[in-house]
Amino acid sequence: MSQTGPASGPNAILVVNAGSSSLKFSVFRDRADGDPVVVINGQISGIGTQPEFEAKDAARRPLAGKRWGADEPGDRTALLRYLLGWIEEHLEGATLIAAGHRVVHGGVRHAAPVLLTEAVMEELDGLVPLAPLHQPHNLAAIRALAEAHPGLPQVACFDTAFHRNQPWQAQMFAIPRELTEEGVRRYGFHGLSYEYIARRLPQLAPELGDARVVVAHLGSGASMCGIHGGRSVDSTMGFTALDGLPMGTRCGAIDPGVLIYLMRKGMDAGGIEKMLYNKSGLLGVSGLSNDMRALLESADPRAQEAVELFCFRIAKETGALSASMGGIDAFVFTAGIGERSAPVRARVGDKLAWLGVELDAAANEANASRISAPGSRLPVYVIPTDEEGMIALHTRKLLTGR
Ligand SMILES: Nc1ncnc2c1ncn2[C@@H]1O[C@H](COP(=O)(O)OP(=O)(O)O)[C@@H](O)[C@H]1O
Ligand SMILES: CC(=O)OP(=O)(O)O
Ligand SMILES: [Mg+2]
Repeated sequence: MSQTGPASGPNAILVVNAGSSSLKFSVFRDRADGDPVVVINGQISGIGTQPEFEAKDAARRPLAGKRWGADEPGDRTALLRYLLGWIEEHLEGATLIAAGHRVVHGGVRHAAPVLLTEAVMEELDGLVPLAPLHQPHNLAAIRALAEAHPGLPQVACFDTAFHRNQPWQAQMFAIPRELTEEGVRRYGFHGLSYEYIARRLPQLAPELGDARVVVAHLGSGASMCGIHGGRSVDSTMGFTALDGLPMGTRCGAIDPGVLIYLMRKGMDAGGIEKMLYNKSGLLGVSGLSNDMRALLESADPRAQEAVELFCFRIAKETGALSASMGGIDAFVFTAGIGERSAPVRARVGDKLAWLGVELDAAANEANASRISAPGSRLPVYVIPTDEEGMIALHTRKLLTGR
């Protein structure tokens, strides 16, 4: 995966994770004798306002930095063209063979990564309403890269793919069957992250290869997944990335009756969408911030309520996912909050005491990889996720068969 090491191999793979205002990228060098090795990480942030580019090498040493003036054109194609030019100058003799993208929604059809063609792009365009915060930006980056580098093979790696083989009960809503057949079903997201964790956990704890594991991916988007023997069994996100846990600005699970109430009060779909995606979650409850760090530091009772609600719902979903798997053998925290916030992990740990969770306070404070106490009935891990590494692996596999 994205381990550092000697950057041998004549080929390089560009990995792109395009968000609403930022474009995160990594460059991997492919090796015949192991996983691709990350050599450059970076991002262009402030797209649409004042773009800023930064890149670091594998040891996190700065390689480049650039700010565009507010009056300079900063459209995605121009920025990607700049980025590609910069990358080609820093390939150190390697050849760029492909780009792999994180694409949030793959719909019913895509249970695996796919080589992008115009027909696939059209199909993915049709899924924009199902992931309005992510999909348009993912597709814009692919289009811009195709324009800037027409011959470069591009691969889409879907957040939904890992969940496509869940049991039908986990995928189905109890609504009229025609709607299910039309694709109104539970998909689940953050699949690249869960796939990485499913691969990484048995390397850290070989006895957990066939285990029932609840993984909490707690970033600005947050979800949880029940993984049994390396396969997704159930997840908290559903038709869209709104369901499940409360997030930075998203509401998480909500009674659909609330939406009917709001519509009857005169709100239209656009207004409801904006409220549920951008003004809810930690931000909506606290009225202060969507950033967990700011809430943990605040003495405002609304900030404390937001944190408590977040942890309460994680504990509650742990029960639900355990029931879906018929039990639980391990718990894993990952992503921004999961990897770095000892106070959130401690609170969740307290709420899971009934399952036999006992955390080691010092290990938790240190973000150690195993944070449960030696006597804990349930082992608890912190595993930094690596969606980019997963994309590099998939992209290479699709193009070279290994
Ligand atoms: N030390 C920390 N303590 C608590 N929360 C943190 C910490 N570091 C980062 N975060 C939270 O992690 C979130 C970002 O997580 P990340 O996985 O990078 O999200 P995304 O990829 O969805 O942007 C931020 O919103 C921030 O609230
Ligand atoms: C699917 C999703 O919520 O992604 P992110 O966490 O990047 O917002
Ligand atoms: Mg993320």
